[in-house]
Amino acid sequence: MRILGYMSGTSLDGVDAAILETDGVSIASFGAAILVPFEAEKRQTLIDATEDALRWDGVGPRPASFAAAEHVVLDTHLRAARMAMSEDGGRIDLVGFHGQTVLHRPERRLTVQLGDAGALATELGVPVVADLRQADLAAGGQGAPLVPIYHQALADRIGMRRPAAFLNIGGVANLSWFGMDGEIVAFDTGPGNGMIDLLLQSRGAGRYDEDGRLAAAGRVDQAVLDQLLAAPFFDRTGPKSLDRYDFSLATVDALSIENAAATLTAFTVEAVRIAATSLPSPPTEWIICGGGRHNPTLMRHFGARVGPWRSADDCGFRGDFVEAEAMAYLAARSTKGMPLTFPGTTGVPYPTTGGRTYLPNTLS
Ligand SMILES: Nc1ncnc2c1ncn2[C@@H]1O[C@H](COP(=O)(O)OP(=O)(O)OP(=O)(O)O)[C@@H](O)[C@H]1O
Ligand SMILES: CC(=O)N[C@H]1[C@@H]2OC[C@@H](O2)[C@@H](O)[C@@H]1O[C@H](C)C(=O)O
Repeated sequence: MRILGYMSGTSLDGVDAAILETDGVSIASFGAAILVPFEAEKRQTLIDATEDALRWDGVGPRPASFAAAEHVVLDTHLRAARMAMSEDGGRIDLVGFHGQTVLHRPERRLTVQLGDAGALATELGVPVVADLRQADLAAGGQGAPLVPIYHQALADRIGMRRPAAFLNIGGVANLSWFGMDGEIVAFDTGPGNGMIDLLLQSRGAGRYDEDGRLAAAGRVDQAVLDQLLAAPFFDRTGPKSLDRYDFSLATVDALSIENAAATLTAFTVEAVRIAATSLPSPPTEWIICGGGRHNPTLMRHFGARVGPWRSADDCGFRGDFVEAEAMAYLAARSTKGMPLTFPGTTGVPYPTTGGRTYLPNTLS
């Protein structure tokens, strides 16, 4: 099947769309992949919905702003599909649609991804698999991370030596570890770029710390770093998952922007170092995906504090599209009733399939 996978991550930078040819086990080929950035006004609509979601916290009627945000999600995904399909030059059989996460409260079995999968199916004329986290949460899992089974397919494709680990550094960071005997351990490690992004945005210094320049010019404040690392999240071993806004930026309020950027960059790396100590054995190397791998200050720090790493791109993968590809892969698995999540990845008690298929409405 040729499947279009979508991810719009917690950084709210845009929609990633990637086409994958797969049977849900192995990857036959990689098709077109594109990022459609959210225009400033549309991005603001999504930020408003995310802020409302945090205040709402799943209690009472859904915030009114969700409707406008779902419109933005649908519109941007349709544009992304048209661009990816015209570049790909072929038809697609199926879509894997993540939706825009605005709230994640796994302890209450609640995760909210905005988007109208039915409308997307009707507009594109193909079935859309969505609601990928719900069955896992209902069965008692964390509902995240979902990508480990796809990371495993990538590792198998290049015959990676085990133990091996993938780390996605998005708004939140998550790792997948693969042992010698097929064992998988996965969980969210802590913040990725999310807090660094929020710092710059809150101080009117742009959207993100481009090439880690501010962090490189600053000094890590050890006392503030220790305070950040004292959060109970780091005492727990996985399975565990995060909402992007679980850590407060107030801790760095008194620091200069350079020192705050340096401290938050170190926070992301130290969180991974702590996570690594709970792995059954150290990975021979780390494969890094997600936007954080573009930040040389962060990655220099990672090399010094965690271990040897390679960018996903250096392994022949598309480091900015791994999550979108994963949604295509999971969609294939969903239609076949194959498991998406496992006790080692989300803490779900047994391997669990998931996703709901929305068919195009041919009457409208
Ligand atoms: N050149 C760069 N220098 C520094 N940081 C960068 C650079 N390029 C990208 N980033 C960071 O990567 C982020 C985007 O990462 P990515 O697209 O992986 O996040 P996401 O998919 O939204 O997150 P998540 O995986 O949490 O859903 C940007 O917001 C920025 O912080
Ligand atoms: C609730 C939610 O959207 N979580 C995201 C987020 O972004 C990174 C990390 O936190 C990961 O757990 C997850 O996304 C990927 C696609 C996942 O589920 O594997």
